[in-house]
Amino acid sequence: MELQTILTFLSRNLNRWPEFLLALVCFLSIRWYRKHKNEISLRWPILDVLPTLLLNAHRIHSWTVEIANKFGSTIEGRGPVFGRLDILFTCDPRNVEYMLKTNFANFPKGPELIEAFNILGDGIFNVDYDLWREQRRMANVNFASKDFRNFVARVSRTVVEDGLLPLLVHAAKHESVVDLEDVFMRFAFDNMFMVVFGRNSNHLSVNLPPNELAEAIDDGTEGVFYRHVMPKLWWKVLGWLKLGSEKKLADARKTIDRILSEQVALKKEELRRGEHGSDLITMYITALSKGRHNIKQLSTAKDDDVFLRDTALSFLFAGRDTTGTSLSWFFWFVSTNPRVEAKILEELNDVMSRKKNEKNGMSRVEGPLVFDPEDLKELVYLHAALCESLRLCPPLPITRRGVVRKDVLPDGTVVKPGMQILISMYAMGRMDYVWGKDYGEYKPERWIDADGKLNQETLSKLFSFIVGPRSCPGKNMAFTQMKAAAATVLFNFHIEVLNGHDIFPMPSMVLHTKNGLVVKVTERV
Ligand code: HEM
Repeated sequence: MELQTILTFLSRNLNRWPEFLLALVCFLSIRWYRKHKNEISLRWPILDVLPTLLLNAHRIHSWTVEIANKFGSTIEGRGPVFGRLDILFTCDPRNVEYMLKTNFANFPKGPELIEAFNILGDGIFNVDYDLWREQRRMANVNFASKDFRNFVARVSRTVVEDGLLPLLVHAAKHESVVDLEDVFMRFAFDNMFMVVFGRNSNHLSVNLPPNELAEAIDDGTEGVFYRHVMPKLWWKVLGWLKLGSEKKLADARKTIDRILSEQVALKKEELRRGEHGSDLITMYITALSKGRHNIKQLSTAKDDDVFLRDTALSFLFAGRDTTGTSLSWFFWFVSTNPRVEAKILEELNDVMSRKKNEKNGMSRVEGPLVFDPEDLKELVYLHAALCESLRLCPPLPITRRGVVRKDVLPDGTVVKPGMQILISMYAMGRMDYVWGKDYGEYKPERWIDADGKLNQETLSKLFSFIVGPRSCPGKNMAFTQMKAAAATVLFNFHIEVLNGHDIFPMPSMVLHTKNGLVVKVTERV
């Protein structure tokens, strides 16, 4: 009877279908909202995660922490129903360990990522399978050699003594403010350039000179970042039309190719004259000439020089921004945590006094004091403070992996070929179920055990250098460089972040600060 009434009513009002449709849409939307109101900050009908992703793009890293702490550490995003996005976001340490270590072979970087990074050519950072394995073997042998480790320590000391100290002494004397992030990016560039080519680029000098190669690498990194946020078709079209970010990337590539091929040629000339160094490029040239590796057969690089260019660029790219930004975040944390600064100073003073006693009172030295590589090994609290800032602000906040075969992750999530997996090291360092409710606090103590040594269990939770066969081979080098800079700067200078200077991460591939780290430097009495 009632149905009959409804049907009669509808047939008499058929011409009013737009109002009916609108009412139906409102009714379904309210029902959907009631059911999903707790999830509203994440998923939307039809467009799925896309609207929230766009709304939070400017604070993407802190947003991933919020959603992971709220909805769980593994989230699948499909994107709009008419799109082809199939992304899995995870910061669950069990899943990450499984993908990067236990079943490593099933989760390569994959052709999509390698194409986006093609400026790096066939360098170690940007290849998979046999070509990667062969290069990794080569890198492991080089990095493990005592001669190379001593060389890295000497380089760090040289850049601290000849570049960093004069610049800070000058800034303190003239009471000028400095952007510490720019200073540390220059510091890291000089270190890496010297490690790779054996000569100082003097980018870190009192007059802050520009450097064509450093600038081209910045432009290249920016271009690669845009390739990650734009649909592939867009950046391909920009590339064909030679416009926008792709034009900048192509220009950067030309500059990089020109400078690196000049440097490789110079190095080969030095070797012909019998001048052998301990730098990386010398090691690679020697290994290639002795035919110790079958890289030539595996690489698509048309000759040795192109392969050496790819290798040099990969190391400069991997080792500069990472160490540079780590140091600026570290100084931000320390200068805003006076308790931690006091404890680091106590440790530095102990090491310096012991050294003075051992050296029979060490006659009064004029000017700032520099720490020797041997002294750096004793600095447990400083090491812990660096780990704590790397946990909270990992320089590479996110990495990506593809899937070769269907698989099930330890938390039960099914992954399939075609899926892109985003692993957030930034969120991994801020999960309350891993680090406790105080995960947002800067507490170096969590890295030290009851015997005053570095806590091995906590160290195993640090994913900022990732884990497994592709974990960072430059980790020890990075700690040597960071400790050399941090110890010497903190012992000799007081760093004060300018009042009102706010600091937060920029949405980029490397965790740069949005506005730099502007500080006032004064010499400690
Ligand atoms: C605080 C400093 C550093 C951090 C946090 C860091 C972190 C990382 C991370 C997370 C990766 C893996 C990237 C991925 O697979 O997507 C990586 C790879 C790599 N890093 Fe570092 N890195 C640092 C410094 C350095 C330095 C100083 C070097 C210099 C040699 C270096 C050389 C490399 C290389 C060559 C790779 C590629 C390894 C491979 O694919 O087998 N890194 N690093």
